[in-house]
Amino acid sequence: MGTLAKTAPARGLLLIDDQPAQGSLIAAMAGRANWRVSRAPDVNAALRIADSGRERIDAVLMDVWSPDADTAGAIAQMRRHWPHLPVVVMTAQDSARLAISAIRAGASDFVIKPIAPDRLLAALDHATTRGVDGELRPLAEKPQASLDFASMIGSAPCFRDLVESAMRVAPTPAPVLIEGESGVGKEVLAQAIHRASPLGAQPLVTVNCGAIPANLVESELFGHERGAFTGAFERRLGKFAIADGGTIFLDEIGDLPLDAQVKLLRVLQSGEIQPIGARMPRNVSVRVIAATNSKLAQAVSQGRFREDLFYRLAVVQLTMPPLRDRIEDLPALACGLLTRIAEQLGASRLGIDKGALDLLGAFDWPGNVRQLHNVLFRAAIFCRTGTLTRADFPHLARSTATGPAIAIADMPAIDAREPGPSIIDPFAADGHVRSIEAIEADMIRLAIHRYDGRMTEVARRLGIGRSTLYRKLAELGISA
Ligand SMILES: Nc1ncnc2c1ncn2[C@@H]1O[C@H](COP(=O)(O)OP(=O)(O)OP(=O)(O)O)[C@@H](O)[C@H]1O
Repeated sequence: MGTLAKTAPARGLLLIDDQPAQGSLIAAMAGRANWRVSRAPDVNAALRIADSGRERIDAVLMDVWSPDADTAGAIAQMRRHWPHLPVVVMTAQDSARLAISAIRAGASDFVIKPIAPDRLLAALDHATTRGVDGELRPLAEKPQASLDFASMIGSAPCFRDLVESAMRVAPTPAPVLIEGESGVGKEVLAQAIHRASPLGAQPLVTVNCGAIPANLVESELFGHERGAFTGAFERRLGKFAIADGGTIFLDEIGDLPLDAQVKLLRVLQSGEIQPIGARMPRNVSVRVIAATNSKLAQAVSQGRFREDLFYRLAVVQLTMPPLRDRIEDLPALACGLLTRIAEQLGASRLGIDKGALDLLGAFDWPGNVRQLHNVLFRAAIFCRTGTLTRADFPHLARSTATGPAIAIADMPAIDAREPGPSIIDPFAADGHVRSIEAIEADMIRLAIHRYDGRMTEVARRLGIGRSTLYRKLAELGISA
């Protein structure tokens, strides 16, 4: 993520999205990282805004949600109008087809919903700094500072043991497999290993194996020649070729489809890649670091992951502890993360008091350091003073007071006579943003509670017809 000084001119983001709730959330995330957001409900309105020349636009973020919409046509139209503007699309997890057609039509990148703030901002920074037609920039060049061992926060014995093992393996060429729950810092550790290795000045290229649509995996990893398949308008370098001479970080390796596992194994055995449509293979020299949220050995025993590939990758295996097992590190982590967040938000400094640290220390952090970052990020956005207190964490206060963490999304249907949610939390317990549908359900529950179940008033205040309200109640499983 970019570290923007307060005085840096705002960059312009044109958001094409016809869902106001989602748009507001994205505008809030991007706005506080110095993006000035203009919103358009559709491509035609977006073209009018751009043509008026009144707004500065550095990137376009477009929601592609409907399989019926002509996504490719819309992106091609935008690229004709604004050949130098990167277009990032956001799609649902199950809309791989839309992401593929968007990329083929010229989109620079895609993000999968629900979108975490740091991922969105990184995608926008990445898209604007690499140019529309450029190859993906290696991670080492990302504006988001990569961490080294010295800056990895944590002094708990289990964490220090891990860091020591990682420091010992870093200078060797051995492949490393990092295991750990989501958000524990596997990517940070991979960066630190890379930076401490003899390849530290070379690129570190990250591939999120879980985020690539299955039929794009091969092209993404090994590249393709122009015309290799329908829609391959340009030759594209694969991530292995970009990482040549450096390190490749294969994140969420457990999600790699089996046929791609076969091809990856072949590359690791032979040191050669063959881009799709290329006549000759080419040699590459790449150190591999892989990471997984799940137990890969278990995936092997269940036949979901190839055993031979597992042994190739797991020459050295490092397991990262979850944050709850090193909760003594929380104060130092919170302070370190707040320094970063202050930079991102252009604030001079952000602090946190002891009461708030005690509250955070009582939570069990299923989404680990990333969740802590998101919780602090959200609190910092709404904080009016420079110091976070318990009052800045109302949702956490509620869930720690009631025992285990409860996300509003998990609450049962609310009876209008029971106290309903008073604030709608955009984040789930794992630190990722919640779906629009879950937030919409909360909004309806809140309105039913607020207007004592008077459905005409509820519909009027929500700005929808009564029949739409009843349809939504049925669809969302809300009992009023
Ligand atoms: N020890 C640490 N010191 C400082 N920041 C950290 C540390 N560990 C993690 N972070 C921060 O926490 C966030 C999550 O880290 P990271 O992306 O490396 O986790 P991950 O385990 O790779 O997550 P996922 O499995 O979801 O990909 C990042 O913002 C990262 O900078």
